[in-house]
Amino acid sequence: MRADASAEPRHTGAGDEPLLEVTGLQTQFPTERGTVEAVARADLSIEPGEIVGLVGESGSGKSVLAQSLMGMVEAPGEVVAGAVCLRDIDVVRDLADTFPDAVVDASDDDVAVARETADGAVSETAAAASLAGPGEFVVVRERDRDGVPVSGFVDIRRASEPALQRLRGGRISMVFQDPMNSLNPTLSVGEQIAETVRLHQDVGESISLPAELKRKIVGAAKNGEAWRRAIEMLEAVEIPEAEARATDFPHEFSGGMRQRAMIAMALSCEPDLLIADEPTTALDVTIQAQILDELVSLKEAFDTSILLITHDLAVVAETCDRVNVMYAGEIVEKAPADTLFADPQHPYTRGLLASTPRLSDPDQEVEPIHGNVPDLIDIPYACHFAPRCPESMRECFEREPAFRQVGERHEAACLRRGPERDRL
Ligand SMILES: Nc1ncnc2c1ncn2[C@@H]1O[C@H](COP(=O)(O)OP(=O)(O)OP(=O)(O)O)[C@@H](O)[C@H]1O
Ligand code: NI
Repeated sequence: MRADASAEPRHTGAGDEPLLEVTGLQTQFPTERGTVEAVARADLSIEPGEIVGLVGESGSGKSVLAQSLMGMVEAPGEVVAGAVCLRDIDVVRDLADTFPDAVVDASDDDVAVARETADGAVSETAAAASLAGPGEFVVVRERDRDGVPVSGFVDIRRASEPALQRLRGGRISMVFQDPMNSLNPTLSVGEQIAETVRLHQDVGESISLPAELKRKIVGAAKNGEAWRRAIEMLEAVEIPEAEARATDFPHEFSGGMRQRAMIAMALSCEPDLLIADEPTTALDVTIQAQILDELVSLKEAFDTSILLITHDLAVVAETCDRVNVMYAGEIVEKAPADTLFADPQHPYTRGLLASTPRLSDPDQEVEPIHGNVPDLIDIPYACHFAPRCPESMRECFEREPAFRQVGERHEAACLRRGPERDRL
């Protein structure tokens, strides 16, 4: 592992602000039967260095949400509302330089006005994002005396295709469930990782370095450095005899090794954010646990934030700092992982936990949630869980359940929770 990479702290612009802040995200697919609302108003944040889980049953919209974050929703599907704000000052500067027409300055005053117009119902970030006009996606909040941006974010949801490509190759990467679909069968595994390293270095991560120094570093990388780095990465994910195996083709790797290679490739560009969609689901339990362990230690080594998507609560319990529970296109509860398991609040989360056998207590009775996940077309009631909910009342079908604070860093979107005075 490279020492120089960890020596320099990552800049995220300001203090404890989230690296990624998703607000009001809504993604739809027009179909012959009507509009599938795969993601309806999702809010989500990931802080630097955090592993955040997104958990929910099959069909709840997890993968579509992940695709929405990366600008990868397949047409005719479309993100129709919301903002996906990546707050990384290096990215802001890089994209501001490359796409000057995409820059909008959002001063504190402008943001305050935008918030007032929305009756204060939106976050500061959402308000700042709303100031971007057509074609604008680099939101600068503050500049230094030389006019260089010192805080701001990129709204990925509005970013142009060339900007997205720049982000995907470098600052954000993704690992999918089936690595065979993501690895190129005609290139050796090592060559593919080396390619990612080269591509990334071309894009130029060290934007703040003087040009001369940058050329020197990039030049060195091209002469075999990328290949060396590929082998280092394969070693980091514990591929045995990495140097010899680097020349293997993907089909010569076992399922577990392919998954490791995918993770190696995704981390080889030292992304700020790794989105892992069911990265271990296809693997047997022992290998699954090993790979998750590795993911956690790699996260520490590379200082990467991770969004981990899974339907497996045990994976969440072992791996995540915080968790978001998703049901029928909506996030219904957010909490630190231990809190979620010790003190679940949303009736859906409670049902989900009660319906999942625990490894620690396999004899405990398991109680399935009655009913089925609704079809995501034109859901006519406000809380999507209401028809299956043992606690629902008439109003639950009629009134949108906004998030309520139910504990420290713990929120549930349920009218029957929260402070007594506004509880149903
Ligand atoms: N291209 C598409 N066209 C129409 N509907 C789609 C499309 N892709 C996804 N959907 C719908 O969006 C909803 C959410 O699907 P998604 O794949 O995000 O679920 P998921 O939570 O990832 O499930 P799983 O755990 O099975 O992967 C589903 O109802 C699905 O049918
Ligand atoms: Ni999925």
